[in-house]
Amino acid sequence: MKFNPLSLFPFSVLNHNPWTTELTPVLKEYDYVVIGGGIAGLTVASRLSENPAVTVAVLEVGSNVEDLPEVYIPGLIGFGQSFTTLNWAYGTVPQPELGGRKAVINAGKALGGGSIINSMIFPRAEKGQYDAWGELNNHDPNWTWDSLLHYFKKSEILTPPNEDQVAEGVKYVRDVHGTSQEEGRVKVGFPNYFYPQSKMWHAASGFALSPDLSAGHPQGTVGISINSLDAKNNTRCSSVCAYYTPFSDRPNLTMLTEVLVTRILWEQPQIPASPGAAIVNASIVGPPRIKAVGVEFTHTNNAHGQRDQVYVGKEVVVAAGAIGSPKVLELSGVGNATILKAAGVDQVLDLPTVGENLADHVHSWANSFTNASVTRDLLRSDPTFEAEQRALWYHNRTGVLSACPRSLGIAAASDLFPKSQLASLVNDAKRDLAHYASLFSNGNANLAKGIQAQHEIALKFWEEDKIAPVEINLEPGYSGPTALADRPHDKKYTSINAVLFAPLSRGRTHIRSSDPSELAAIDPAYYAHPLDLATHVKSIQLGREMLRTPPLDEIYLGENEPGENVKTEEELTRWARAVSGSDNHVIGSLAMMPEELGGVVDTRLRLYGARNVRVVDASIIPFPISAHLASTVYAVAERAADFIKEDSTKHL
Ligand SMILES: Cc1cc2nc3c(=O)[nH]c(=O)nc-3n(C[C@H](O)[C@H](O)[C@H](O)COP(=O)(O)OP(=O)(O)OC[C@H]3O[C@@H](n4cnc5c(N)ncnc54)[C@H](O)[C@@H]3O)c2cc1C
Repeated sequence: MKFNPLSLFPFSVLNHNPWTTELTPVLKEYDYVVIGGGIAGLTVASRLSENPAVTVAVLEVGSNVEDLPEVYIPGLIGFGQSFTTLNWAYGTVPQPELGGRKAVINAGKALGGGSIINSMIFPRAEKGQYDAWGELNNHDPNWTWDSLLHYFKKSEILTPPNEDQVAEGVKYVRDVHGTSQEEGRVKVGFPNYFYPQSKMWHAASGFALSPDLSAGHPQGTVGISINSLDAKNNTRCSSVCAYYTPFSDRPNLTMLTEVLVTRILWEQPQIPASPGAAIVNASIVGPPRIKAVGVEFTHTNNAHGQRDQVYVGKEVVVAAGAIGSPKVLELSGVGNATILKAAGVDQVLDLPTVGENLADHVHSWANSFTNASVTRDLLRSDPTFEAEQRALWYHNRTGVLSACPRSLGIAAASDLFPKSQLASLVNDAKRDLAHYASLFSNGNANLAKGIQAQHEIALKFWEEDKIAPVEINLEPGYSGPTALADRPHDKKYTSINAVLFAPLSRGRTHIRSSDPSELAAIDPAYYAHPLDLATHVKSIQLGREMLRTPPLDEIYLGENEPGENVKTEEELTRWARAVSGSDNHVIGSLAMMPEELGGVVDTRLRLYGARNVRVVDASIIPFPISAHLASTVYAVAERAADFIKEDSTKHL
């Protein structure tokens, strides 16, 4: 027997969490227990608790930090505690293609998850990529651009641009946005300050102006992205602001913060057929399937590591993010037998692709010194300027602190490579399809088929020039690999962020021990596919050239990084390997794909082999999309909430 469900009693829950006990009545059993209060978790919890007849609890390791200026003031992105206490800062294993360096993957560690520290950029990917989710899943009609558009719109309330914003170049397509004050949740809009260098860059990029970067055709265009911003008050709108604060007085919604989920507890399982055999094989069609009965957690302020539990009546909803969610499942005995055994965890459900198929966007840079009069550098280097800007923001919500400084250029494949080179790169990738699919599948034949199917879809987009393999965006200040302490404080910069959006590489994340406080072995396998490195290097080169292109050349005072001594493609490739890292957009580690393609959840986001566990966060996105993730994760979670509501009357 793996555990004794009776050990769930008595409940000592919440005695250690005064914030929560004061705010909400504490139940020992909830209909729905949501693991992780980030973007997806709060979305689903909020929608489910619209029905006063159901009870919902969210378990989140971080705390509510909505009152920190670096959270609510748009121009303070990256300041204060953003990258210290509010950040998981997951370290990866050494990356062979990065010269053996370890990378750091940032992820929000607070109520609101990534939406607390992210850059508030809120575009969507191209239509074809969302349609391909359905294609990969036996043409499931729930997973297409057209069906997801309803959920994109449902999740947001747009404040249309005002005259000043339009004069600065903001464009939008009304029909693709949500505007319902009753139904919409995330306030989206545009900032009150635009750096002049952004407009210069639009001209220098050579890309066509986008009518709207959320309209499903971003490739080959440049534009000002919509932001997750309450434009009426010029403050960040996180998932807390959108989905929790306005509903925090619901008696049926319980928020447990500062608690680390250690595992899901299962109903007493069957006796294994043979010693060491998995209790339940996920590939068995129909019952028996395992059933979650509770969730175990520790209080982060409890030095003794005492574990408590909550009981679940209907479903466990897993939303701990693309690194946190597979960890919780593996700690709960769901995964690959060999990996679980090595970690000292008894297997409950044989689902060998948990934690596999992980992909991340890859980030790199080019930056130059500049004579632009205002850059973000001044916020750190000039206390008088910083104080003036702060006063301005508090006075009338203007000045550089009212800006989320991102204009985006979404390159198409043909913007990077001449036709003949493009054809030859795609041909090479097609020739090596089976090799790389197998290499990335960690020995799982089903997943090899799944990755091959993903690559086939991606390469078709490459051939048709429908993919947006990179984003190039302008940062009006320093952005690069050198730490603040190691660069001169009196310089100003113009930077280009070059983000590899469509990597073919796939890695994995797995627990190394049964200790929930121990970091998983995270391997994003950066640049493991040769097309990834070739594409990224091209985009860094394109960024360097843009910095010297009229009219941006007017503010160019020489390249800082990669540096004038990096001349040839070979040298730039070496530089990319030496500095590139995570863009903090991890997906795919619990992929929505058919089981025979190595998937972990079905198209209603139910965990294969379990009766009442769903995964609703970025983990389920089967392959990298060419956009920042937040708006898509909100749409997925909105979709998931409707699935859960629809299925709530079915027998578990
Ligand atoms: C620095 C940074 C900048 C970004 N910029 C942008 C951007 O500008 N635009 C954009 O669209 N996207 C951006 N992203 C990405 C985006 O924020 C994430 O993709 C998104 O938050 C993922 O949503 P999620 O619900 O899957 O996970 P998250 O939002 O990360 O939520 C997971 C939650 O689970 C909690 N958790 C994890 N494990 C446990 C556990 N065991 N017990 C209890 N709680 C747990 C975490 O603390 C977290 O709150 C950025 C991300 C980062 C880190």
